[in-house]
Order: sequence, then structure tokens, then C-alpha cells
Amino acid sequence: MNSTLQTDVAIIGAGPGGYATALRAAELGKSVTLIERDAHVGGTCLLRGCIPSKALISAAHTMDAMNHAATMGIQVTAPSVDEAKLAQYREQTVTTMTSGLAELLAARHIQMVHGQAALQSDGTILVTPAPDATQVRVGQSLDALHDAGTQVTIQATDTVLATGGRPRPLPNVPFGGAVLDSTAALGLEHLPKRAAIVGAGSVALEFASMWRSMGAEVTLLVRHDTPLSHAHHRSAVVLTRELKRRGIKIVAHSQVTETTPGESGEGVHVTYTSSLDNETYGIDADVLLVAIGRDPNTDMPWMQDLDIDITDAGLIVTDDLGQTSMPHVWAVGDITPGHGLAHRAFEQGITIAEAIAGLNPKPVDERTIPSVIFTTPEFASVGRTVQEAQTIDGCTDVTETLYPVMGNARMVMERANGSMAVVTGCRPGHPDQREVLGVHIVAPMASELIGQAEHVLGAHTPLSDAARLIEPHPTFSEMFGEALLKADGRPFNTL
Ligand SMILES: Cc1cc2nc3c(=O)[nH]c(=O)nc-3n(C[C@H](O)[C@H](O)[C@H](O)COP(=O)(O)OP(=O)(O)OC[C@H]3O[C@@H](n4cnc5c(N)ncnc54)[C@H](O)[C@@H]3O)c2cc1C
Ligand SMILES: NC(=O)c1ccc[n+]([C@@H]2O[C@H](COP(=O)([O-])OP(=O)(O)OC[C@H]3O[C@@H](n4cnc5c(N)ncnc54)[C@H](O)[C@@H]3O)[C@@H](O)[C@H]2O)c1
Repeated sequence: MNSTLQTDVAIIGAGPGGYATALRAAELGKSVTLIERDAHVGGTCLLRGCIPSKALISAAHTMDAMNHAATMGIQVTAPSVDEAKLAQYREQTVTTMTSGLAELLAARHIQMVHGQAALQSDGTILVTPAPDATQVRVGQSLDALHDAGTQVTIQATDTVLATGGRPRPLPNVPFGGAVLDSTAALGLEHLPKRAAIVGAGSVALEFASMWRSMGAEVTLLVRHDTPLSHAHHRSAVVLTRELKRRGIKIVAHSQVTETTPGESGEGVHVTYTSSLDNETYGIDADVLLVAIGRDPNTDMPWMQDLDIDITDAGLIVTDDLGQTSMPHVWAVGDITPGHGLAHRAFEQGITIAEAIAGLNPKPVDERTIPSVIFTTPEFASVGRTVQEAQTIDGCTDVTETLYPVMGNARMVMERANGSMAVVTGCRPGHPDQREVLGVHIVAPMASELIGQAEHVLGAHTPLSDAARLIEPHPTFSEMFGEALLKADGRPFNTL
């Protein structure tokens, strides 16, 4: 028997955008129905993105530490990887996170629907069985669902689209065999010994760094002159130098044109052209990871039929609070223009829930969203470069202060290299107040340091006040404190 459900807020997709909206809306007293086609909640981030990748990267850090132990006088025999145990560790990390989230959703009395949803232009949502199921299933948690028929209709006052994205293939090179997307790469039974990677963003660099730490020969095929060509230039150059120093081969100005099975049918032969000399080259590898971005899940016919604005890139246009051009329909996360990051989706989801509940939330400030790449060393960035501050925001008196990170005691102890740049200047209308406009770091623990930078930047703290922050000694965070002092014209442990 098919059924109809009534709810204040229906959300399609239980990734970071969808579940953040659900949690906040329920907290604000709304009845919430969360529809997910996967067997578990969490979306890309928990199931096949942030969490499994960072579990593997944590293991890679342990490998790095053991490999560097001898420089501190600690002798260890050459470490090796038990691949089955590593996979178990990754899977258990994911399970712990997804079951914790499922419990939280249940505790907030959010109704779960397991199935594939389609919003109709009259505002109803039709749910059909998920690809792996014959029935739509409904209940308080994805672990305790009952069959609800082959079609469930949901009548919601507000609907939130949170359908996320999927890996983008190279033109003419479909995924399959030894040509992997990030999901397949995370699930590999055996770590590659020779890995080729095409792309130069977060996925490409994190896998390059992690596989290298695990002992692979890694070749990164980059189409521009450097990885992260759109990021803060100096940081991109420093990170590139460090990755090369660790033995990662970076082939710039290359474009993959074809892949064929490797000799004896194993692995892959990758053909690429160089835009420097227009010559064609080839490399052999166990796998080719294609990491050239993600496509938004907005190309389904039902979504195309809705009266909502979608850009040529397939991204849903919303107002500052996440509302689409269709009344009572909202969009969150990777299907909206901007950084494809979980923490951005969290903040957008909270904002949408508060707007639906009639609160008056502040729009998400895209400028203050930090981005991190979990390489060794890490790359973390928030805010503007000098050029962006001048041309996009119209800031004046903009300067960049470079702090020599090798003067930091913890950097010396770790034998680490990196860079720290702080961009300061005055926002339009505030000519007398110098503020931090951007912070760009390459260093161990940069992922943790960037939160502090975000607070200073987001709160528009005057530079002279920010520079008074007292950092504990000896820590990596002293680099940020010292950079602020230098930017404020009072360099301490540096010239
Ligand atoms: C390898 C990798 C590593 C990453 N690491 C990080 C990181 O360290 N930090 C970070 O901030 N970000 C990271 N990201 C990005 C992050 O995962 C995404 O930004 C985030 O998951 C986006 O959340 P979302 O809710 O928009 O979409 P998603 O997480 O993609 O969730 C969308 C959900 O909607 C469901 N869905 C889609 N259509 C339907 C439908 N019709 N009916 C029912 N359900 C549907 C999908 O099954 C999915 O569960 C990483 C991504 C990848 C690929
Ligand atoms: N630590 C993190 O926060 C983290 C980690 C992994 C992924 N993510 C997110 O996941 C999403 C996907 O990451 P990604 O690295 O795949 O995408 P990305 O958009 O970050 O980077 C894609 C890269 O591929 C290059 N590229 C595009 N087309 C190409 C082509 N035809 N040939 C060669 N190179 C090409 C681009 O120049 C760019 O450097 C992003 O939204 C990213 O923010 C975040």
C-alpha cells in the first residue's frame, strides 16, 4: 500500500547540507522528513569523502612519523602496511561517524525515508525505492525502517534540495578498471605501487600525498603550470616544492588524452600531451585516479522540469539565505555555486533552517569559509589574496606580510617546511581600521591554525587587537601570532 506523509520540512539528501538543515529545523520545533537513497546517512562526506580519506591520511601521518623517527634518534624497522587492517580501520571510522549521526537524527525525532525522491512542480515529493531496494522504507532511523510501498508521497510546507554531486570523468576516458574516481580509490583493496593522478585540486593532492607516504611512486598530471593554480600563489608554489621534495613527480602543462590497459592487461597506460612542446608522452601505472572536480546532481529530469534557476554549470541559484526562485524550495551544499566543502554546507543548512523557522539569520559569508588540503605539509587558506582584496572587495592600503616559518620552534623540531602569508588592509568605509583580510598557510597543523585566522577575519577584529592574542609557547600557532605582530609593524622573533 502506498502512503502519504505530511511534514513541515522535507529534505532530499542526507549529506552535510541535508542533515545540517534537518538537525537545526528539528531543534527549532519543525517536523522534519529526511529522504536518502543511500543505505546510510552522511552523504559524500561521511561515506566516500572527508571521513574515509582523512582516516587514510591519519594512517599516512603515522607512516611519515615512523619514517622520520631516525632523525630524532629513534630506530624503527621499516614499517609495512597490513592492508586488510587499514581497510578495517577506515570502515570502522566511517561506521562510527554514520551511526553517531543516525542516532542524533533519531534523537531529534527526524523522520527518515529510504528512497529516491523527486520534487514535482506542484510541490509534492514522490519517493520511489532506492536503487538497492524494492520498497520505500520509512522510520525513525535508517536502521529501523518499515516497508511503506513502492511509492510514498510527501506533502511538505518547505522542501530543501541537498542532492550533492558525483565525480566528473575525463572527456573520452570513462571510469572503470584501473581508471578510478575518488570513491573507487578510497575502497582499493591494495595500495598502488605506481599511481598516476590527473587533477590539481584537493582530491588529487590529498591522494598524491597519502599514497606517497604509503610508499607509492606518484605522478601528478597537471594541466596548468602548478597545482592549485587558483589558490594563493606563494602557498601553491611552496606546497608544490614540498610535494616534489617528498618525491612526488609533477608533470605540468599536461593533458590526458587516452588510457589503455597496461602491459599484460594489468594497470593502465596513460597517454598525455604536453602543451609546452605539443609532444605526446605515456606513463604506466597500477591506477589512474581522475580528480578533476565533481558534477552537481541537478541533471535529473524532475529537477530540470522545476521552475528554478540553474546555471550552465548545473548549479542552483539561490538568494543569500538559500531560497531558490521557486517559492518554499531551498538548495544547500555542493549543488549551489561556491566552495564544495562540508563545513560550508553545514553553515548553509543552519541558515536555511533558521530562515524557514522565521528567524532572521545572517547570510553565510563566503569570504570567511576556510579551505584546507590535508597534504603533508597541510595547506590552509581563508579570505583574500592581495589582488582579490583590492579588485573584488575594493579594500585599500592592502599589503601582504610573510612570516619566516622556519624560525618557529615546532617547525624546527618537526624538520618541516612551509609558508605563512597574512594579507591586511582597510575595508571600504573603514579607512582607519586595518584588519586581517586573508591568511594562507602551508605547515603541519595548518588545518587547526586556520580556525583562529577565520575568527579574527570574520569578526573584523582590528589588526592591533588581533596582534595582542597570546599564543602558547612553543606551538605552531605562534607562527600566526608572530605574523600578526609583524603585520602590525611590531615584529618580535623576526626582523
Ligand atoms: C574524496 C573527497 C574528500 C573530501 N574531503 C573533504 C574534507 O576533508 N573537508 C570538506 O569540507 N569537504 C570535503 N569533501 C567535500 C564534501 O564531501 C562535500 O562538500 C559535501 O559532502 C557536500 O555535502 P552535500 O550535502 O551538498 O552533498 P553530499 O554529501 O553529496 O550528499 C548528497 C546526498 O543526497 C543523496 N541524494 C541525491 N539525490 C537524491 C535523491 N533524488 N533522493 C534521495 N537522496 C538523494 C545522495 O545519496 C547523498 O547522500 C570531500 C569530497 C571528496 C569527494
Ligand atoms: N580537504 C578538503 O576540503 C577536500 C578534500 C577533497 C575534496 N574536496 C572537495 O571535493 C570537490 C572535488 O575535489 P577535486 O579536487 O576533484 O576538484 P577541484 O575542483 O578542487 O579541483 C579540480 C582540479 O582539476 C583540474 N582540472 C579540471 N579539469 C581538468 C582536465 N580536463 N584535465 C586536467 N585537470 C583538470 C582543475 O584545474 C583543478 O585543479 C571539491 O569541491 C573540493 O573542495 C575537499
